[in-house]
Amino acid sequence: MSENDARLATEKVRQLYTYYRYSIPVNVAIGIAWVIVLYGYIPLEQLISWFLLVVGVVVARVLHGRRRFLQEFRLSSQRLEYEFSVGACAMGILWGVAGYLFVPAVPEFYQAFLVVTAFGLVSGGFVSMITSRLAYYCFGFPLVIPPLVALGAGRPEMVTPAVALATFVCFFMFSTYPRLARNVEDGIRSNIQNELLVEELSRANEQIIALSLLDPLTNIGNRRAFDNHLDEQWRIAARHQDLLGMVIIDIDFFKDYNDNLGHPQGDTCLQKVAGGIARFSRRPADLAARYGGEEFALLLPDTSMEGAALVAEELRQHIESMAEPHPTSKIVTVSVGVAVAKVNNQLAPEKLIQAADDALYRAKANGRNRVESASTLVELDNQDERSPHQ
Ligand SMILES: Nc1nc2c(ncn2[C@@H]2O[C@H](COP(=O)(O)OP(=O)(O)OP(=O)(O)O)[C@@H](O)[C@H]2O)c(=O)[nH]1
Repeated sequence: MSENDARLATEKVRQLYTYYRYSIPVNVAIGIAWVIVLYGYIPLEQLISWFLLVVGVVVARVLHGRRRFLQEFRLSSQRLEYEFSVGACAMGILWGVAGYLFVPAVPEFYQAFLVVTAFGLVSGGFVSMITSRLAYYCFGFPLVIPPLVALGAGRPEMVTPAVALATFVCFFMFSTYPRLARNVEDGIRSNIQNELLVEELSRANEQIIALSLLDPLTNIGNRRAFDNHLDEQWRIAARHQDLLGMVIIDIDFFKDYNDNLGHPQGDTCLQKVAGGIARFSRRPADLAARYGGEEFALLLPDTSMEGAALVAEELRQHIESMAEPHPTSKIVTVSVGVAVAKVNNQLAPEKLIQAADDALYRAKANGRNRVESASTLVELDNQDERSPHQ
């Protein structure tokens, strides 16, 4: 069974159980009407027993339906359809047997009333059970045939109308049911198609968003991903004036690398270095991203100056230990700048970036392949005029 067919079967069964609810008041109301009409013609205890049986089956079916809903329809749709049909059949038999027994006992006007209301029940069943042929036939036939048999039994003048009515009911059920059921099924099918399309679309949308945040060359986050993450983590840190660390990493003498080995080789080198840096995004809130060109950034939320400097030094050593050959400086190395902010609503994230950038500049100026950290925490000072970060 394809996924579509399985969904169709489940939806049909779900509708079956859902719409049954609406037939409950109708069953009880017609039951009461029968008791009133038949009062005086049928022994009261018989009438009450029959009515209580109807109510009992109604309640049992309601409880059964609720139980299945609570279990979120974990059984197969075929099993659920069978279970529903057993309940529908019990209902049909109760009404049918009552019709068979009660019709001969009442005057003709009341006989017509009983037959008409029985047909009313069948048309109600037609609407509520349109998604299951089995349930509908199990309900309909036991309900209408017995009163018609009782109508014609022993009265030759009633045989023709009873047979005509029975023929009409059978014709109605066999001819109309499949066509209308197909229409309903088509409706469900197109709803399912729409749901699938919406699911597919939102999946594609998620993929597009994920791709828009990925650097295609190195497969780690791009500048947009970094900016988004910085913004988000800044808001989080601002709530409790937490620390937020930033590490900027720049490959040393990368121009020489490109000039000597060519751009494609340079791209491969960028990929290797990015892989090495990504290992240091260890906590769930950390993020490694390509900041631009041969520059990378590592965001370390809730990290002290000592902690961020330690990660940066480990990162530098790791890139060094990869021992990627460099045409002019033996191996590929990186210079690293570290800064940590004590985040505040009035403080701009650009100050943290600037401080990390300044530290990186010093690392380059002091001979490269080294880590330099900002001398103090980036904090709010009197010149900060930034409007509150929402
Ligand atoms: N292959 C490749 N090279 C890139 C890419 N993006 C930037 N670059 C190169 O990275 C080099 C950066 O050179 P510079 O800014 O002079 O820095 P550097 O040579 O690393 O020198 P220092 O940073 O001072 O050690 C340039 O040659 C850029 O063309 C890229 O996507 N692929």
